[in-house]
Amino acid sequence: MEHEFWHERWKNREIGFHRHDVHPLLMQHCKTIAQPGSTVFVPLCGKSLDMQWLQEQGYQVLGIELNQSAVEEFFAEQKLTPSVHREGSFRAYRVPGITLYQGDFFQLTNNHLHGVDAWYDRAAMVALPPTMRTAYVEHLLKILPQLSNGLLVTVEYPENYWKGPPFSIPQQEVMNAYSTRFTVEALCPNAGFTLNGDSQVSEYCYRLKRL
Ligand SMILES: C[S@@+](CC[C@H](N)C(=O)[O-])C[C@H]1O[C@@H](n2cnc3c(N)ncnc32)[C@H](O)[C@@H]1O
Repeated sequence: MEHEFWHERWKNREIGFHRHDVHPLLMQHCKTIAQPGSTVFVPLCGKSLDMQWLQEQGYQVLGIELNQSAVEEFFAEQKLTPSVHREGSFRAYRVPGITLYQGDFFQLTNNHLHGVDAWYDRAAMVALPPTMRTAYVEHLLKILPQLSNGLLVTVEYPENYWKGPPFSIPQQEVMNAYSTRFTVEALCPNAGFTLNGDSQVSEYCYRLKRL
């Protein structure tokens, strides 16, 4: 998915991926990957309410999002006024407990993720087609601090059922992508999560603990 694809989605308000509640799987499992006080990285974060929830639980949040309106809407909807600074190819928006970089995930370096203890991927890996997914995982593993744990939410559906995004990611792909670095534990699937309870689509959650 090229940048323009996502900018168009935000411009045309085709943002069906945005949830109006905090993700229940995050609420359920967050404390098993990191304790409040630690820093959680949220790749391809959109304007997810999960970030505000994490901050309210006492976590520090570090997000990266391509689209400037998404970042600005996040703060406006939370009635927060961030400081904004240009940092290299990014704009960094900050309020206490939350830093959002506006820019390209693939431009982040391990310096940006210094101090990160855990990562939370909901609708990031599944947003990307297969070749970009491989590059995404490779880059994520390159920039994440060695000791970070993760929580990953994916979707699965029958072949050719949807065009994507979101793309269906089989469990084997998750294992192949992450098991060199993490113990990957599949948690309970959440059937029929979307399209008014479409039973062909299931949401999966994985806990990734550093080896
Ligand atoms: C499917 S949405 C998910 C957003 C969020 N995780 C959520 O749960 O609502 C994917 C987001 O990734 C952003 N994105 C796509 N490519 C990106 C990139 N290369 N760098 C940073 N953000 C990107 C898009 O603008 C979009 O907001």
